Amino acid sequence: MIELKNVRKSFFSNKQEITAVDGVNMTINAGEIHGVIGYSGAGKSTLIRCVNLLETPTEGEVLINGKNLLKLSSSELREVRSKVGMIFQHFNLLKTVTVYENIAIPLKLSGVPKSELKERVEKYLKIVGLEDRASNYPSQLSGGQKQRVAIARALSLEPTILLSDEATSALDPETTESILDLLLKINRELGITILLITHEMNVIQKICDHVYVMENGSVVEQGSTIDLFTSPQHSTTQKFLNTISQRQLSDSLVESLNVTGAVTRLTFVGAATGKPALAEVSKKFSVTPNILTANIIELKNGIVGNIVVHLEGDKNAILDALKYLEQSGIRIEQLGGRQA
Ligand SMILES: Nc1ncnc2c1ncn2[C@@H]1O[C@H](COP(=O)(O)OP(=O)(O)OP(=O)(O)O)[C@@H](O)[C@H]1O
Repeated sequence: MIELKNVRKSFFSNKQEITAVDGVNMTINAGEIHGVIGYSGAGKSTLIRCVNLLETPTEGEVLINGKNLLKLSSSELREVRSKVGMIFQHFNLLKTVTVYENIAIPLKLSGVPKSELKERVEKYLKIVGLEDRASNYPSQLSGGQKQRVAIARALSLEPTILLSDEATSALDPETTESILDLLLKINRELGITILLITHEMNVIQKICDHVYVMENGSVVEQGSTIDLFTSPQHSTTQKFLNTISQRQLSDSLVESLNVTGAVTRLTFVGAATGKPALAEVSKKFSVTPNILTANIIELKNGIVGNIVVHLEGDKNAILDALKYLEQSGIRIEQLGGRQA
């Protein structure tokens, strides 16, 4: 379990104080995957580096399994840190040694007996699907393969927590998918808790249970991934959602369509995604639904459907239709400030 309590981190640069992380709280239960998303400069890297004390917080507490890292002796801190692995955007492999040595060297340094090294390296290379690449040098591998070696290196120290600092940002979309699948696999099969930072909403969508949206050092919105995708409150969250689905129509289009009806966003979650709600509405009420945009987003823990529809008809019929849709478990949001 990871807990951050009111963590703040300031830097001094040219006698000016820069607050990179400003009072962040987090609770990540064992076995969960949490993601922090934010634009460049939001404070994500500084925050994740506070979790294993690569950066020492200026204020606040960092607890791992109930132990406050800032109060531990150096030997106790080494012990706790050995259970926290980390992977990076640019892999951080040693270029002059083989894949095998890249994994074996940290193991030797951490005191794993020589007799166990080969078995340990081979075990984790197999988990990441690179058992036949032990004698290659990093320069002989693709970006995705290099990240797999970095993941094997982190896992070989048998951590309970993995920190991922933009691990897929340097990879193409297909390779990103395969690395995310690997992270899901190690979370499920090895029970490893994962905290990741990213600027890509598809990373959050695919593997996270819980999301934090960061801006100017603070968490501006957080919640379960389903809640954030269903009902984003902060404009930054909405902007990130727009990067993966067409959610926005121009104000002028919405305004002109609202003259003859109501432009409404319908959000379906779980069981509601299976209902033919719009077909029923057009049968039961004197309204004609015209679909303007529609998409389905598959999340780690469910499916969210999004339809922006123009409900054409008279005011009372539209009101009845909207009430019916709401009672069917669909979230309703009328666009353009109009209330039918
Ligand atoms: N060592 C440092 N000294 C001074 N300022 C720093 C230092 N590290 C980070 N900062 C500043 O803290 C703020 C947050 O930086 P940080 O790298 O944590 O953001 P980020 O969200 O990870 O951005 P990116 O995605 O571009 O890495 C920025 O204004 C940055 O310039």
